[in-house]
Amino acid sequence: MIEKKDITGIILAGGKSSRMGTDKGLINLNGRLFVQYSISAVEPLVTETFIISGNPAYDVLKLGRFEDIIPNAGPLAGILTGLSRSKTVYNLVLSCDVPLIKTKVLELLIYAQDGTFDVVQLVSNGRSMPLIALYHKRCKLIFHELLKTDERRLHVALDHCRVKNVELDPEKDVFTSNINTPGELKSIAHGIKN
Ligand SMILES: Nc1nc2c(ncn2[C@@H]2O[C@H](COP(=O)(O)OP(=O)(O)OP(=O)(O)O)[C@@H](O)[C@H]2O)c(=O)[nH]1
Repeated sequence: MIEKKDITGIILAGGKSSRMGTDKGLINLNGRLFVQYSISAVEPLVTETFIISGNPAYDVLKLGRFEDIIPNAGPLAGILTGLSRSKTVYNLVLSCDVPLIKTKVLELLIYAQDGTFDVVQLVSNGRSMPLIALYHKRCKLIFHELLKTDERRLHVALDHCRVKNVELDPEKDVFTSNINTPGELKSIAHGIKN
């Protein structure tokens, strides 16, 4: 079993947020920032949590914040940055736009890692969610090589990795969709408890 001391939390909060029109992680939802929901879900499972973003507004959270080492290259570069900063073998990567994510769902990823996988990712309703996933530090080299060739697609990067899928049971597991638009935000705003 992987221990908490062997896992770092990496929260991705870069990108353009073009569909939302405002930095997604900093949206206030029932008194908390979007990014705080991701942090709260991950923190019980990790020894340290970083935010990967170029926006100094995240410094209010008093966590380590690092800018992408390759700018404007999407989430793959964000993950590479987190893995480069991390001191642990395992790394829970989480986007900043999944305010309904729960610790017990992230725990499933840790249980599924038997030491042989590069990536353990969530699959919900048949959809892979590589931004809710546990990455082994060794992915750093693979991702760096791909980004050097200008390959930025995360799903292509995962083709180069040994991946384990953890399927959520839609009947009993909580909703984990990411929230990208003002319409999606409105649809969940009333469902969140403080
Ligand atoms: N560090 C970092 N995170 C990113 C980058 N691009 C996207 N992300 C994060 O990855 C997650 C998913 O992002 P997307 O919704 O696919 O992309 P986006 O650019 O934020 O939003 P759109 O412009 O609406 O596509 C979010 O948590 C983003 O903050 C990036 O270049 N660097």
